[in-house]
Amino acid sequence: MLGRCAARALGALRGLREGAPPARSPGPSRRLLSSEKVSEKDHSLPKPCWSKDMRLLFDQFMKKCEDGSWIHLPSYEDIATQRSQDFSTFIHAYFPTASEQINKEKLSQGRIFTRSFEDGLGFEYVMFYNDAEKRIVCVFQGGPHLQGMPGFFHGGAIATMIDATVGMNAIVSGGIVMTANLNINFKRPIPLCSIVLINSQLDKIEGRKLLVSCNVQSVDEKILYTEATSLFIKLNPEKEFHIKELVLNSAPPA
Ligand SMILES: CCCCC/C=C\C/C=C\C/C=C\C/C=C\CCCC(=O)SCCNC(=O)CCNC(=O)[C@H](O)C(C)(C)COP(=O)(O)OP(=O)(O)OC[C@H]1O[C@@H](n2cnc3c(N)ncnc32)[C@H](O)[C@@H]1OP(=O)(O)O
Repeated sequence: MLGRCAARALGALRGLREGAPPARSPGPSRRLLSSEKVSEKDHSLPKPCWSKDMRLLFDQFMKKCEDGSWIHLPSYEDIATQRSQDFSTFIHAYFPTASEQINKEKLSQGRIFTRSFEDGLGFEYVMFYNDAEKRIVCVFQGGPHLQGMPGFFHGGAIATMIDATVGMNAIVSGGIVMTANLNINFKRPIPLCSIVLINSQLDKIEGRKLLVSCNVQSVDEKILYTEATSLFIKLNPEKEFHIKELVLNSAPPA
């Protein structure tokens, strides 16, 4: 059974009110600004650019979701819903000085980095969460625009996907968090355009600190490409509760 906290956080990620039925692709209704051209597509669902192996892994994990032990995490290119405006308000209030420095005109063009590439060229991925084990598996197919050394993924692209995976693990486990520390050991280069599994595990919660570890493996689990540990800090829990309430209880915009 999904824990109350995780269910709330997952509900928030899906843009749901607590107790509402799960959203189906293309996701919850949103108030689009006239200048906004954000797609409502759930990018964690199969696309033509996904390879056969990526699709196969997706199907295998979706099968595991049938008994409720695993949960498929939807993923949009922006979180520009009414709720995320409340979320943004909270973040800006937490960092008032930094917030003043944000170019407000550019803010409406904001996109989640890992969803800002054209289909198939950058980050294609889908995450599955296991609440009992507090872990996330990310099936990742990197595209040709993530090249670093010729023929291999850029280390920064790998770091990004690791941060996205451990970050999501920390969010669903602890609410609103930020990465404070990320240590990565690159053990083997990852061939460009290959599919890998990013396995993350919540190891410990100590007050506001969440420790999450991670490895990146080949699909057959024979090659260990990367290992990482991370520290996430929960932002002010009182304010976080407030934002959770706002996130969870505000109705979708008409
Ligand atoms: C539930 C609703 C959720 C709704 C969410 C909705 C949608 C989300 C959807 C999608 C999200 C999309 C993607 C998510 C995926 C990836 C996540 C990416 C995350 C990031 O991309 S994020 C950017 C990079 N990240 C930063 O930009 C942080 C810069 N940083 C700071 O902003 C501060 O640094 C902060 C806030 C981290 C802490 O600041 P603070 O003032 O709140 O707390 P403070 O400093 O007091 O630290 C408290 C205790 O942590 C210890 N501590 C702190 N830092 C440490 C370190 N490095 N090493 C060891 N210990 C450390 C202290 O020593 C103290 O320990 P003690 O209590 O024992 O003394």
